[in-house]
Amino acid sequence: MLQLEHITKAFNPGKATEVVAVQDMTFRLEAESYAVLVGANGSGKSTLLNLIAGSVYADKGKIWLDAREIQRLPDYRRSRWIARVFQNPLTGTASSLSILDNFRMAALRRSPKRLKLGVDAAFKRAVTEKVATLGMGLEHKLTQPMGTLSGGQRQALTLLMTTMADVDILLLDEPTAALDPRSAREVMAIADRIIRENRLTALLVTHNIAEALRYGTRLIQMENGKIIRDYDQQAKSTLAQAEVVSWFDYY
Ligand SMILES: Nc1ncnc2c1ncn2[C@@H]1O[C@H](COP(=O)(O)OP(=O)(O)OP(=O)(O)O)[C@@H](O)[C@H]1O
Repeated sequence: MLQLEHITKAFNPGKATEVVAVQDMTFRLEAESYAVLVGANGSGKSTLLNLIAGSVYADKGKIWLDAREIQRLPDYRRSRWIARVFQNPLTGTASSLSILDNFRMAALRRSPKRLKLGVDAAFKRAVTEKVATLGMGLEHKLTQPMGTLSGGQRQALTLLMTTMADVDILLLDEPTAALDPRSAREVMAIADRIIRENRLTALLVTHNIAEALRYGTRLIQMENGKIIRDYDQQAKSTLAQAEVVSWFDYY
């Protein structure tokens, strides 16, 4: 379970350009829940994900992962428990390395002291089996550099790589924003499967309302650094797309 208690983050404090990106936020993501976060540009969604991942630190408040207080841990230490997939398919992987070497690096996250983890036959077999589950034929291209793959293929592999380390939390920061509609659907279905099979706690940020309604067990809307709507699975299932779109009609 991930819990935020009175988390506040301001940028440029004390200056004319001060922005309170996340304001006194308290909320809890139950273990194995899948929350979807929507909100207008600048409402604080990415800052919230950065605070959870540890790429920015809160000014005030606490973040708990089960019984562990993590708000002062740097992102590389939180990455043992928290994985993140970004909007840009180039962000999650090393372009010049092969698919297999990228999986090797992902496996090393779990065991940072075993830097010599080799690509032996058993490892290759395990990766081949995992990659085959994507149904994209990439298991035949394991030695191909990651940079030669399409954005959708890279996002699918990035998601799969999160399962090489034993993480609890998956943060999805607009993972399909750079993909065509078909690839976006494929990647979202893969994410859904990975979340279920690995019993992950997930938080998806998206501007795609159809995606926000189709996936997840909870729907949250942020505005001005605060949660202004929070629907559980039952309430979310009764929402129509037009109604969610109307949440943004306040200009
Ligand atoms: N590093 C930073 N320095 C200064 N201001 C920042 C910084 N990062 C974010 N902000 C500001 O904080 C506010 C929240 O930004 P954030 O990126 O979290 O919003 P968002 O909801 O993710 O937006 P989008 O949907 O456009 O990605 C915005 O006003 C933004 O300009």
